[in-house]
Amino acid sequence: MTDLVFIEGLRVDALIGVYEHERRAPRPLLLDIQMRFDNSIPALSDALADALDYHAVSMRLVEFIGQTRFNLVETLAEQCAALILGEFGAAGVRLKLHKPGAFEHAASVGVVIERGRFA
Ligand SMILES: Nc1nc2c(c(=O)[nH]1)N=C([C@H](O)[C@@H](O)CO)CN2
Repeated sequence: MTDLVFIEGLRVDALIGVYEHERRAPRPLLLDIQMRFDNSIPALSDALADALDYHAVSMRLVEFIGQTRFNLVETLAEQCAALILGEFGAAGVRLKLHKPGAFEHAASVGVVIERGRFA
């Protein structure tokens, strides 16, 4: 099964980072997410209830990430992937989580992980 549902450029403010200045105020994170899901069933029924609802996933991640206080992007990415697999029935997930402007010499920094049956 090769179908995907995706979310690109999801922007969420979060308290994250290992340095003192990063822990004083939330800063923007960006997420690009690909979720393995069989889209043939919702394509036939035309019903949102049969689909992997990218809006619901986005809102849930905004709520979840807003409550977290992790040091590392690795930890937050892992938790977000687990949430998507556990709550939304995706077969697998590829998730890029990055911090635009985290420091002056790079446009963005972060991680990409794949969990579940993604390949
Ligand atoms: N592999 C990682 N390296 C670094 C992280 C991280 O979360 N994962 N975090 C930092 C700082 O918080 C950084 O964002 C500040 O520039 C450094 N390295």
